Amino acid sequence: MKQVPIVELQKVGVTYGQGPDQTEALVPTDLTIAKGDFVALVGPSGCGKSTILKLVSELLEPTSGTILFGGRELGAKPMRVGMAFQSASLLPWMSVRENVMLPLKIVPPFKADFRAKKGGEYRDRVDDLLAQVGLLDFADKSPWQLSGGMMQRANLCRALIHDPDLLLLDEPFGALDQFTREELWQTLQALWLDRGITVMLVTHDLREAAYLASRVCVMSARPGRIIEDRAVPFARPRPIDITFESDFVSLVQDLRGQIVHAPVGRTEDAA
Ligand SMILES: Nc1ncnc2c1ncn2[C@@H]1O[C@H](COP(=O)(O)OP(=O)(O)OP(=O)(O)O)[C@@H](O)[C@H]1O
Repeated sequence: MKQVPIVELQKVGVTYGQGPDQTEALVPTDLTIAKGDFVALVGPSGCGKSTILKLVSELLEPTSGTILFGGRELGAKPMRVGMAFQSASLLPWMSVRENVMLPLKIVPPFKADFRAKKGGEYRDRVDDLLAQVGLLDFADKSPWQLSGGMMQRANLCRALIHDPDLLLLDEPFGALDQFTREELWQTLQALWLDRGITVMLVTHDLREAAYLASRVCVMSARPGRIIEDRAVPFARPRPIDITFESDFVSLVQDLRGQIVHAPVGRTEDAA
């Protein structure tokens, strides 16, 4: 039986603003995300990558076209989304454990029985996840006592603790140095392999996209649309050394070429 996609954009277009101030961000574009996918969105600055994340997280309604969640338009059962951005934005007055536990306090169905479980089961759940990313010894620390890489590990944990249907990542490692960034890639890959999560990653780092994703979607210049949906063939788990191999380097160069020469989104403009 064919699996119903988690999210499907059908000819979705977005124009911000009205009248002379309007900005056409996306021209009608299609995108399908299946359960367990790891999709990276790449493209020139301002092409509409974050706009697509806002659409699938239901923070923004499309100007045209349809978005299906689990095969339905705005289904009766809302999709559970986890998000992480470049700035970890952990709450400074809470410990790392309390920060990670936060979604369980506010997101249904966990919210309802949080009180009953908060001393036991939920704490174990948080500590298991912190252990998986190597942060358990820092669970009682304050965010300001962590390095940048540790903060992003905690940020990933907070985005995942409520078992989201879809994990949305917008440049989550953009502010980290290269070594720390590569460590985080391996952590995220391990979480993806272990938990079978579905991920959409927006990144400017093409090595990051090629290392982490199962599909890389390349966007045209604004107004954006997806001009290529490329499967990444490398077996998992991917060691970091794969990034020096010729097939990997060729893929990254190819993606770079497509972005540098990316046409504008409207096909009549591109012709
Ligand atoms: N709320 C808004 N109001 C008006 N224009 C907007 C708004 N949000 C985004 N835009 C415009 O829509 C276009 C797409 O923006 P978006 O942030 O989705 O691009 P992006 O590909 O994520 O950019 P970057 O790679 O630089 O982060 C840009 O031209 C941007 O200026």
